[in-house]
Order: sequence, then structure tokens, then C-alpha cells
Amino acid sequence: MPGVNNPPPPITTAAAQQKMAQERREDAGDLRRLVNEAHPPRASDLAELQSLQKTRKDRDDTDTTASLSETLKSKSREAGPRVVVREPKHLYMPQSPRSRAAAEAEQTDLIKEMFHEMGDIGLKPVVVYHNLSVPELYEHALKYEPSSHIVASGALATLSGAKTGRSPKDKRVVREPDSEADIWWGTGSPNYEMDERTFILNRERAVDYLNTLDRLYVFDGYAGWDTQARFKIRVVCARPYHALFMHNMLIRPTEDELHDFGLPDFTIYNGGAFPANRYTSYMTSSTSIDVSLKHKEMVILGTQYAGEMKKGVFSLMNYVLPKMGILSLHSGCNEGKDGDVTLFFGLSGTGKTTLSADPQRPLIGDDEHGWSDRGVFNIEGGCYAKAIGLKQENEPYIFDAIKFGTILENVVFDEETRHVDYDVSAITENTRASYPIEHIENAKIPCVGGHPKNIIMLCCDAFGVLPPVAKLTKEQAMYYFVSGYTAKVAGTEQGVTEPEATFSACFGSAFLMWHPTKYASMLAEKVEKYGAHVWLINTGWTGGPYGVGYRFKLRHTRAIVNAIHSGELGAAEYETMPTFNLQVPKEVSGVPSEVLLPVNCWADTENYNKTLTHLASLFTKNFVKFQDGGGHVTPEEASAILASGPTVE
Ligand SMILES: Nc1ncnc2c1ncn2[C@@H]1O[C@H](COP(=O)(O)OP(=O)(O)O)[C@@H](O)[C@H]1O
Ligand SMILES: C=C(OP(=O)(O)O)C(=O)O
Ligand SMILES: [Ca+2]
Ligand SMILES: [Mn+2]
Repeated sequence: MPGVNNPPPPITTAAAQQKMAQERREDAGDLRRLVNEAHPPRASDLAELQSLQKTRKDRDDTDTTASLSETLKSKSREAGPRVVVREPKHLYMPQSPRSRAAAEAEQTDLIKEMFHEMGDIGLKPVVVYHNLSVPELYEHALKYEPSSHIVASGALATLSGAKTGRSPKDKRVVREPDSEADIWWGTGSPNYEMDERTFILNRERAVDYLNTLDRLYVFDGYAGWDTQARFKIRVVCARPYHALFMHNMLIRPTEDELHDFGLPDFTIYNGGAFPANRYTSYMTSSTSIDVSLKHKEMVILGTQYAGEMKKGVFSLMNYVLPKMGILSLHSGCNEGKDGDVTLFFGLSGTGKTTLSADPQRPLIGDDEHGWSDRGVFNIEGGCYAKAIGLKQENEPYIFDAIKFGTILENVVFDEETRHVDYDVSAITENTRASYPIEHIENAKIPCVGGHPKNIIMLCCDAFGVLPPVAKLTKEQAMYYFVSGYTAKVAGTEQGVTEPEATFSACFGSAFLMWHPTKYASMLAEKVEKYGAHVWLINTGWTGGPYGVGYRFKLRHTRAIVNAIHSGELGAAEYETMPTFNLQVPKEVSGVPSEVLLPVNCWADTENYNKTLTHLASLFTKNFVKFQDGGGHVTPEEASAILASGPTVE
């Protein structure tokens, strides 16, 4: 560089000074030019600069747009709404005339039209955010949902709204010619009927509501890891939180799979922030969750509890999988080193998610599975764990899964530090974490396994009389499966505030579509064919009923599960517990022997026996409705199953 490092020249003539000044100006010009070449200004205003921050892959959205338009179409109008997938990039208008001209030159006809029609509500194009990435969904949630916050772990905390649990009494199934003979209707069934016309009315209500919104979110994903039993599910929703929830819970498609997605096999319209009209037939509240197998659609009105969507998919699977000869299971599932698979059946809150997360055994799934001739497969792509009382020491895998991408529903956190206090149930007892299965350190992906070797039926006995573990005979296995006894623990369903005894057939009656004996007979056949061992584990109370006794320690329940897996319990000595005729092991490593027979933990034996007899009579009363076999087992088979239940004199 000329002159920059030279020593200052001696002062001479005016002409020489002028020449030097000229040289300095030239040097400065050179410098400025150098700086500008290294950092040339590339935008003429801040907005343009921001538009340079993001790149976008050029893709052909024509098919997706057509498919979304079909989904959002009213049943009574010919054409679908004009859908725009994401906000068109060039809606941004630079201020400087030069950049503005360039931007205008790039505009498509669609965008030019949008500029004209944006203000007209009737012609408003529907902007659909289709399969947004997790960071994008975070940003949308933070921007548009006042109850969204990032907590210290990186998870997204949110509120589900007025409803913080499922509303099983508001579920409706359309009675349709093709499926009505298959569906379990009437007493004890979760399927309250609805006619097609009312379904369409509610569907229109949801679709019209969704189409008026400024932003719609659609997630397309799969249910079923077995590619031969995989269903394309589309979720249309108003809240970024709901889209992220289903992104976590369904199986996430690859970019290519998404490109070729086409029309879905089943669509969920979640208009949850908008109520059902109570004057509509069949409505008993302003909440309605309606399934039509003919239309392959589910409509949600009047509840924003996200669990409705995942259990909606499960209800659908509970219909279609058995039709294909595949047993659907409300169970968790993991696999040992030798490929031995264990199922954990159980109603909400009994420990499926907690116990299937096991450092020794890769996780296949925590809640919904299918069992075909090829083995088991997870239906979902994520887990939905209860967060109340969560502690890293007790449940490290679940605790550590709560990070960026995880949704935390209805939890309470410190305003400043953003640390979550999992012990607080100020909003609900049913606080939840939803995360993709990859967040579990030892998840087995793809989430499939062989035929189960052990089947654990979990119950949470609030009477405190059932043993912490019992080995079941084949008939007992059917009896306890069909009975589906547990205590509903507060929170997961609306209106349940303290544990109440409940019988939920197949440990998931609320989600069954066929009569329970359909699933029971399929299970019996598979248990027989593959020689699975069946166990009953009580993760509930002992030493007295709820309020008096205490809950079995998680550490002890885990020791029992380990003893099943090590083969210890298969070889143990057993004694028979009276009334229920259950085979109870005399010893289990890591568990104090006195807790194995609950009578030993009660202060008053007479009280124990009275309570035991009372529970036995509840079992017997409940089973009456299954005595005819329900059309899927013969009355003789039903009475053999019944004979293995408790005996009440
Ligand atoms: N002995 C026990 N076994 C299993 N879970 C227990 C036990 N004691 C307390 N818990 C708690 O009960 C809850 C079980 O819930 P979860 O595993 O989510 O049930 P599910 O998946 O069946 O709905 C967890 O919050 C867990 O910490
Ligand atoms: C989400 C649910 O599942 P679970 O409680 O079995 O985990 C539910 O029953 O609402
Ligand atoms: Ca459940
Ligand atoms: Mn669970």
C-alpha cells in the first residue's frame, strides 16, 4: 500500500504539501474501497436485510396445495378454498425503488392476486403452514400463543386450555352401514352413536372455523412403524402447539415421503378452541369428539386437550388393525438384549410409560402398539409421559427427554429462571410431556420387535389389596385382560379428582371400537401360539386403601420387572392368595418379602379381608356383561374365563 507505512515526509513547499494532501485522500479512498469490497452493503433497508437471512429450497408445492385444498373444502361447496402453503416469500416489499422493482419482477400471479384480495374476508386465501420444522413451530407458538414459553431445559411449556384431560363422554361414533355390525355399541361401550348428518354439521362447523383463521397448521405423518400396516394421518389445527404435539406423536415422514404423501387415509380436524353447538343433536356439552369411519375423519370441537388427537388415532387403529388380523394393544413395549419383547398393558397412570423406559431394555414404544404375524410394532413416533412428581433420580430417561422439541403441558415454572417445578399441580394433576421417541436415549428405531415373551398387565389398585406381582394362568390372563381393573387416577379424564375403582376392558375401553372379546380372543390365540408368560403387577396402593396406605415404591416395582426379565420369577416358588386365587411369589430380589402378600402390610386383617371380598364382588359384577361371550368367544369359553376369576362365597 503506497505511503501508509512510510515515515512522515519533511515539510517543504506549498506545492509539495498539496501533493501530499492529494495522496492522503487517494489512500483514504483506496481504504474505503477495500472495506466496501470486503463488506459491500447488500440490502437497502432492514426488512430487505432480514429477507436475506433465510433461504428457501425451491419445491413444487402444487400437489400439496391441491391435497390441502381438498381437505379444507366444505362438504356443500364444489371447490376447496384457495390454499397458500406458507407465506409467499415475496409478499415482502422492499422500500428502495431498485430492490422493489426486482421483487415485483419475481412475483407470481398468485402473489399479485393475494395483494388484491388480502383484505377481503370472503376471498381470503387460507395460509397453511404445512409440516413446519420444530424451530418454526416454536417461533409460531411464542409469537401467537400467549401461554407459550421456553423453559430452562429448552422444552416448550404451554397451556391446553380449559380442558386438561380427555372427555370420554363427549366421544361420538357415526353409525354407518359398512361398520355398524362391527362396532361395540350400548352398555359399557365407549362408542356413543351419532348420525351422519350431525357428523357433517360438526365437520362443517370445524372446517368453517378453521378457514376463517389467519394461520392454519397441518401436519402430515404416519401411524404404524410396520410399513405393511401404516396409515397416512393428516392433522389440521389452529394452534402451533397442536401441530408440534402431533409432529412428536406421529411418525415423522422424510422429505421424499412428504412430497409423495398425496391424500391422507384419515384426517383430524381440530377446531378445539371453537365449541360445538349444544343445540345440535347428540350433543350433551359444548365438547364433541366425533369419528366417522366412512368419511375417514375425526372432528374435535370444544376441547384443546392434545391427548384427544393421539387417542383418536388409536381408536381408529383399534378398528382397522383387527380387521387386518392385527391385534391393537394399549400397552408400552420394550426389548431385552436377546430380542425378548415385553408388553406393558395398563390404563392411564398405571406405569406403561414409566416402566417401559428401562436402561437395560431399548424402548419400542410407551402407549400404543400392534401385534401382527410379524411381531409387534409401535403405532406412534413419540411418547406422552405424565410429568407430575417427575424426578431425574427416579425416571432419568423421561426427565432427560424433556429438552428442545418437547412440549410440556400445564406445568408450572419459575417466572425468572424458567425451571419447572414438577411437583406443582396448580393447573392440573395431569401435567404431561410429549416428545419424539428419539429423545429416549435407548429407543429402538424403527420401533418394531419380535413376538412378546412376557406380557405384564399393570393395575393401580386403590383398595390396597392386590399383590405387587402375580403369575397368571392363560384363563386368568384373559379374565384380567377383559376386566381391565384399575383405579382411575386423578387428572387424565375430566372430572376424576381422586382414584376411583374402574373396569376398563382390555385396559383401554375408552378407545375400543370392537367388542372387548374380539381383542381378548385375538390375545388368547397369540399368547398360546407364541407361548408368552403373563403377569399381573399392582403399581397402586398397599397397607390400606388410598388415603390410608401408601403406593408401592417405584424401586420395588422395577425390581419385580427385572426379576421377570432375568427369569428369576419364572423359576420362583409360589403361594396362592385366597379369594383371587392368584399365584404370588414367595421371594423377589430387591423387594422385602413382607410386601409380596398385602395382608401382611395391613394393620387390621379383618379389614383387609372385608376389602378384598368387596373388590372381588366388584370384579364379579363387572364380568356379568361378558358372560355371553360378546359374539367373539363362545359362552363356554366365556365361562372358563369367568371360572378363573375371584371366587366370592
Ligand atoms: N410403583 C410404581 N410403578 C409405576 N409408576 C409409579 C409407581 N409409583 C408411582 N408411580 C408414578 O405413576 C405414574 C405412572 O404414569 P405413566 O407411566 O405415565 O402411566 P401410563 O403410561 O400407564 O399412563 C408416574 O407418574 C410414576 O412416577
Ligand atoms: C394420553 C393418555 O394416555 P396415558 O394416560 O395412557 O399415557 C390418555 O389416556 O389420555
Ligand atoms: Ca392411556
Ligand atoms: Mn403413558
